[in-house]
Amino acid sequence: MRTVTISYPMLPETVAQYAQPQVVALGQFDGLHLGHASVITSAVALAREAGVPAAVMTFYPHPKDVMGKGDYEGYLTPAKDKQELLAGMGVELLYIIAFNEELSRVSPADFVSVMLLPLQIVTAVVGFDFRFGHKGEGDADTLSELGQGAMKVETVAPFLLDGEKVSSSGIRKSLLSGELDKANAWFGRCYHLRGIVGHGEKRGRTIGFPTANLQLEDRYVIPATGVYAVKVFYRDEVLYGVMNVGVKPTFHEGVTKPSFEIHLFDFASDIYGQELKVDLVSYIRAERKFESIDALIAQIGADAETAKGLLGYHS
Ligand SMILES: Cc1cc2nc3c(=O)[nH]c(=O)nc-3n(C[C@H](O)[C@H](O)[C@H](O)COP(=O)(O)O)c2cc1C
Ligand SMILES: Nc1ncnc2c1ncn2[C@@H]1O[C@H](COP(=O)(O)OP(=O)(O)O)[C@@H](O)[C@H]1O
Repeated sequence: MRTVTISYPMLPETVAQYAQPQVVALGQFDGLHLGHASVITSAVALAREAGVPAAVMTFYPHPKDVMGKGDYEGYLTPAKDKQELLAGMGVELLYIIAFNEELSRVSPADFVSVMLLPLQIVTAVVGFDFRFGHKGEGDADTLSELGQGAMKVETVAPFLLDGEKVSSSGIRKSLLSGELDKANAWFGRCYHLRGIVGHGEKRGRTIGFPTANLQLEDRYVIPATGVYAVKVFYRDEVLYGVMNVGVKPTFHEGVTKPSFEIHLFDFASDIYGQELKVDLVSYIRAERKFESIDALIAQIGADAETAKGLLGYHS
């Protein structure tokens, strides 16, 4: 998959390089959940049928991040994750439109004439609630009218799971409230975080549970504090472990920024500075303040056993 970052207005060189009959799925697609996947797989299928490339056009940063004056709560799939997932879905071209104040003022008509029609998009595929242009004034009908017959528009119906509409906002709520099973069902995979192993307080090794401290690589949505069973991708190895997302109330007061500490089973290497991708498989319990270190150690041991059971892990 090729990734192309484009600013408004699109330059003639960009048009010259990328104009070709193509099918493009349009949307923010943060999370790439089952609803987004149904839009994207429709676009890929239509592209294959027509014998043209399948593309996705998305915006970065998230419009809410730009317009919300700094209180945006993060991404479910930051750029790198989005790229990896889209490539796995058969998308050949990813257009990332640089979102800023200027773009937020572009009318639906200008957006279509400047950013879409020059690319020779034969079919644009959008979700049922797609909005675009200044103040979200444009929708799928507007897109179709402005396409002047040159660009067809396909709208994909909401994707339902157990009668509920799968949505990024629903996933965010589930992650924040510890309903990981529901979030993962809506993703159609496990929620994951990516980061680099940094230095912690060097206490882990003294209590028999060394923990790799994950420094998140991007502005992820932070899941509920507490203990998780995790599957960890490190280089080409798959490892299993138990992760605490928390502020360690047994040792600290007044900390608000959570740390991400992973104890890996049957593992004893120095991995400082290494990149890990961490799949959150199950939520085990909330974080607590323990009266003694021995009580915390016993609980971590029990958490490790619980996680092994949930992961089907055997030494
Ligand atoms: C599975 C697991 C569960 C944990 N649960 C708690 C907890 O409930 N409360 C708490 O204060 N700390 C908890 N911790 C964090 C430990 O306090 C922490 O790992 C230890 O202090 C080592 O920190 P360090 O890696 O910075 O040296 C947990 C850690 C793990 C690995
Ligand atoms: N089983 C393990 N799980 C996690 N990290 C381990 C493990 N074995 C060794 N390590 C290494 O030890 C470090 C964690 O030790 P710890 O005493 O908790 O130090 P820190 O407070 O710096 O994280 C990890 O960053 C990693 O390099």
